[in-house]
Amino acid sequence: MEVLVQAAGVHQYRGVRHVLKGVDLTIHRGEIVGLIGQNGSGKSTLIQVLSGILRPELGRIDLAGEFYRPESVDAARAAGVSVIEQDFESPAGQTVAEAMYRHTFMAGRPHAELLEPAKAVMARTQFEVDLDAITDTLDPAEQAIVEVLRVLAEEAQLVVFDEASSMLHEIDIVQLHAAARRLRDHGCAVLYVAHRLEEVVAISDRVAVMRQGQIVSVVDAREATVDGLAHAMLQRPIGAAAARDKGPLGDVRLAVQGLSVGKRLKDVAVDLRVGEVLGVVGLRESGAHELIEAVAGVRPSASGSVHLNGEQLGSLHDAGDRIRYLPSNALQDDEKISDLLASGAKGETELARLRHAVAVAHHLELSTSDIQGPMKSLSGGDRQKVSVAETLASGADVIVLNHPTRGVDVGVKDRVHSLIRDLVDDGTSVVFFASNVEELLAHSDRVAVVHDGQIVAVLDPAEVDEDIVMDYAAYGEVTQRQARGA
Ligand SMILES: Nc1ncnc2c1ncn2[C@@H]1O[C@H](COP(=O)(O)OP(=O)(O)OP(=O)(O)O)[C@@H](O)[C@H]1O
Repeated sequence: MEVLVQAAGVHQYRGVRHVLKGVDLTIHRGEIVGLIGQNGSGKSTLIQVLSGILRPELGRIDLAGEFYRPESVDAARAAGVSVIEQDFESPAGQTVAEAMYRHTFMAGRPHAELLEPAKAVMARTQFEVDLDAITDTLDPAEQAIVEVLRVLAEEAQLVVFDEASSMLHEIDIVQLHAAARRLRDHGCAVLYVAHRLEEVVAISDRVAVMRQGQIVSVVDAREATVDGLAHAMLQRPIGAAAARDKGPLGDVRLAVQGLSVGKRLKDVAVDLRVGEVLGVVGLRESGAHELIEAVAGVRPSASGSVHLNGEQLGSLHDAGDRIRYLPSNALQDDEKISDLLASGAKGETELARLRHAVAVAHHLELSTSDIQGPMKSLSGGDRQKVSVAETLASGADVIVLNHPTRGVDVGVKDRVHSLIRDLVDDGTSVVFFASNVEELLAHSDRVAVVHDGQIVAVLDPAEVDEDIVMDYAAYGEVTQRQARGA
């Protein structure tokens, strides 16, 4: 196979931190290389070097046999390196054809002018998307296809999937993988970054393991195992989560009736018990997102009758700090890491707070020892851990978590779940929203499925599997196939 990317001895600093410490990596045309590594191991930094955001201090990269050191993201794209991000950075209000050309010299041209070239690009794939559709109205699987059409329109040679699957449901991940394979079949090289090791093994031809700023091994995916990769990455096995000890459901902590949000959520009733984790599942536009935000009190327009700890409230918004929300992307760029980590030690002396912050940082394996720095100096996964730790320490009666383990590496994911469990065992009530149904079933006491603006089922995780949950999410009922047990 022809070598497309050859990186040798690449070094990169972020501030005073030596982050990439001599990265060597070869990627061939027509192959998918998975990239895995603990939070803070340097994956994003390497992507930023490849995509023209950072310029390496030392080392050399060759692309298609030529010296490659792009001065900007545009220069990297022009040379043939494109990135597909999480959320697909879906541009509001653009048609598919416009979105496909948004990063090229044809950006800004009228839709009609872009239709012909867009059709020609689509004809090279077997994908069918309505080029006139507005991208933000498409479902995630279709948006993934638009992104693939975009990188083809950009004539990419190397396509980096940067944790692109982290907010997707399993069925959409299948489509994303199909799209990555299509790119490979077109002769592109694909660098696929994700935290779920099963997924990386399934999609990759080879898997590169990053540890402390170096690629420490590259293995053939056909011979790779999840345990073997975890060991190479963490130098220890993945900690097994202790089985959730489920008692009977506690008293009602929060009861909401007649909850409506615009046209998306219609007259829904929810009850949340003391000391339970209520998982919530719902596809895009099902109303699940509105439900989560309404319960969290961040949708002032939500209507309905609310009782919290037996007390009637005017609205969920009135619960104040008795309900706390962790959004899927908490923006806390300039806040000091140690302040957030110390939120479980309110009212203590400065020294005690710092000690507490250090202990939490250690427990969550933050990749930096400089916890006096701002959140923006952390890797994506490390930031997420700090935001979760702060939210869980808030002392609220109800905590609503939107994708709490998004971007968190497999080594620490279970610690986040144990923190949640400790809290619930002390009586806190948690609402847990995520697109990974397997994770929801493993860590919830009950799972509520939202479909077409209604809660169509409240399920006991011990009695259902992922397929049944997804049937309710997609169709509002268990399909014939499931009912027959096929
Ligand atoms: N802007 C910055 N300033 C200072 N240090 C930074 C900055 N961005 C990242 N770092 C540090 O560089 C190291 C590598 O971070 P990077 O984001 O590359 O890791 P990663 O492997 O992508 O992690 P994750 O899986 O969490 O996304 C981390 O220790 C991080 O704290």
